[in-house]
Amino acid sequence: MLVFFPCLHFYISTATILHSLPQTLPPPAMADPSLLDNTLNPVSAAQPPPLDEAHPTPDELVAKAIAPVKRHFLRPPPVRTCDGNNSSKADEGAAAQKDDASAPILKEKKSKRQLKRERRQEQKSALHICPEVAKSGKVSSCPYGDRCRFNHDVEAFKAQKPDDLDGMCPFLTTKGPCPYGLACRFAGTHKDDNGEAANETINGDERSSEMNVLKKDVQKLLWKKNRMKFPKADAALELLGLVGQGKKKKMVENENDDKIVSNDSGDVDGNGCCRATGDSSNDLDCAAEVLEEGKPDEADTTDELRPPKKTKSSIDETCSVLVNDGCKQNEPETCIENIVEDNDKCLKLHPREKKLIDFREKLYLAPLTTVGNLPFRQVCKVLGADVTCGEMAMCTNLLQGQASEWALLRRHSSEDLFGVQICGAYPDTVARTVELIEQNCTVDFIDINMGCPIDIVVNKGAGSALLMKPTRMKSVVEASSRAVDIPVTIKVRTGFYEGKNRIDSLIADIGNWGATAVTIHGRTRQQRYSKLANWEYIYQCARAAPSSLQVLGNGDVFSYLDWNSHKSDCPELSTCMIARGALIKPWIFTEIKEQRHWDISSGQRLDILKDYVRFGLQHWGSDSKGVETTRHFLLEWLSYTCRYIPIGLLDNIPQRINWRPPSYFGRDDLETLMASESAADWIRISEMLLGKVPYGFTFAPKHKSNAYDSAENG
Ligand SMILES: Cc1cc2nc3c(=O)[nH]c(=O)nc-3n(C[C@H](O)[C@H](O)[C@H](O)COP(=O)(O)O)c2cc1C
Repeated sequence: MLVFFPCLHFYISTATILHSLPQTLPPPAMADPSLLDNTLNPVSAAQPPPLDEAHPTPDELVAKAIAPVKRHFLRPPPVRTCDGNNSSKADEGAAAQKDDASAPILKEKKSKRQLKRERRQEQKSALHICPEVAKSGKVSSCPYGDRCRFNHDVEAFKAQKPDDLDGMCPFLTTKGPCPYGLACRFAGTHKDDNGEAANETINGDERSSEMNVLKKDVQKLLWKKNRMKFPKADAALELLGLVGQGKKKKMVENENDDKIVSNDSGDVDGNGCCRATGDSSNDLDCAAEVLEEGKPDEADTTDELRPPKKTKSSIDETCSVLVNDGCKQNEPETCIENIVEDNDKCLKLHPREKKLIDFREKLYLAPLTTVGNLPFRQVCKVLGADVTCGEMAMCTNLLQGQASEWALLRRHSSEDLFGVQICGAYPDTVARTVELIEQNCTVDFIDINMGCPIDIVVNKGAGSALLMKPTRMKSVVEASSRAVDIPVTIKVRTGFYEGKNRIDSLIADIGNWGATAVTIHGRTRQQRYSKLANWEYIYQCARAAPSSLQVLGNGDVFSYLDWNSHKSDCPELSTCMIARGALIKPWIFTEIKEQRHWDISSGQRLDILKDYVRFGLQHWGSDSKGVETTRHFLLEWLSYTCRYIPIGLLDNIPQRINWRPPSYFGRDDLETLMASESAADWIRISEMLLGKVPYGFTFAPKHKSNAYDSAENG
């Protein structure tokens, strides 16, 4: 089977690449553009200086989990400097922050009102042209006229707009005009001010479409307490005798939570991800709030009703007694009777009535907070992934109608077998969330994260905390799977504490609870990534599972050989889920499908990055804000891709996921640059694709991908 790369549009020229290369590379390679192509002959690669110390054999290195890079590619570790150049991990977060060095340490704390006023003033400035005006180029196209919160001065906007970026508008490959119009950073390639294609022949791709956009009316219902009805969830809870259960306990836990939260660093979802700027696509309908209210001033009132975005308490599992419209909170019994009466018909009581989903042999891209965003999943689909899953979304945030959380449920039209992942601690919250998702989204399955190790989630009783509470785990699965027709799956770790694996004792029951499949990540919560995944234990569970429950294995799959051996060692496994393997080398899906090790060239890797950037600009926007959001998530991803060691450089293949790479030269300058662990070099790569970073740009990766044993979300 041939590998298919979609038509790539070059945002950069070779000359740009050459100018952007790191200053630390050896001079001969710098001058020769041919070295930017994949050169399998290592002799033509830059020669590193001789090494002094005695060399261990490749097998000795492998025994120490050090990657056996061929000797002539080795180079001395880069010198750490303070200027961000080739300074390895130490510069993470410091790269490109020089401009901030003189910034005052103590920043004035601004009141909410002050911040809001400043935001409004900024929106009115020439920087922020009204999206409607930008799209059409005509002031008359904005229905709010003077009441619009954005700027309508086209000339002022054009005067301050930075030069276009190299390359073509990412929307030229889609039907219809560029939705960013004048604001597009590639506007020069539009045929006219309407953003039509300059070159008709480029047109052809189907319009790239996204699903699962939260409707305004649904959001407004969620903002208002107790307005949204959850008939199926509530009836399921009632039938399972789960109404009001755990209420007291929840309150106690929430009290404790507050203490934990107030001591927390402010990292709201606890995994360090910046979801506020995250997967919420650029709001083209940002004027819509004003529009819907009719009066701009009312937008303030609306804002009041809206729950604070990503407040620390936002993942609190509120003590939700089943209350519907017209029922008083202190009369839950009466209320529930009504619900059951009304909704008995629609309640699906037996899991056998569920829609079928078959994971067998399918290549499953794991849910990945921050990095597993929609553009990344698009890349993986192109490279052969069969099943994709959204980033973990917190139930309570979804139930509060938080736009940034709902953005995590977005699905691209290419994701033909797609699930969303949610995380919650209690049967009522989770059951209501799945019902809400079924009503408002198009998804093939809903996965419940019962393996998340991060403290703020675990402290609230969600994620891997459920592994210590099998009864609650059961209630969560039973209630949620009975509330919807869509298959419900769960993702677990082997147990909470090291040496205390739990899943083997539960595996016979999980299917009876109503789950269609269980993914077992072969580590405990306590282990994080410190050891290799325990596949023997995963096999043991798969063998003990009833045939009606699909068991998926997860952990350390990094080559087609890993995949093959798990499948042949344990035919009872439905499939394997791949997480870091896909982040580090998304072509792993192609490798598995084609049953080969792909010695991919740096140029081909750059093409994949270009695809990502194009998808990112389509998703986050091709205006300045979209470009910088795309850059941010590209940099997050580059903090993983640098861990890939090209096959042609290794004495022993394939690379294992736990190998630590020595410092090495690539076969060409670009390959060397791509191996860099320095954030400054990731920024250089981003500049090849998205132009220069803005003044004062800073970047620090959210996930410490270089810490090979760091904690992640699952
Ligand atoms: C950056 C990152 C983000 C993750 N986010 C999630 C998540 O949102 N939900 C989840 O269930 N697991 C999450 N995980 C865990 C992975 O899905 C997977 O279970 C784990 O990395 C083990 O698989 P691997 O060895 O193939 O990486 C995350 C892992 C990483 C590295």
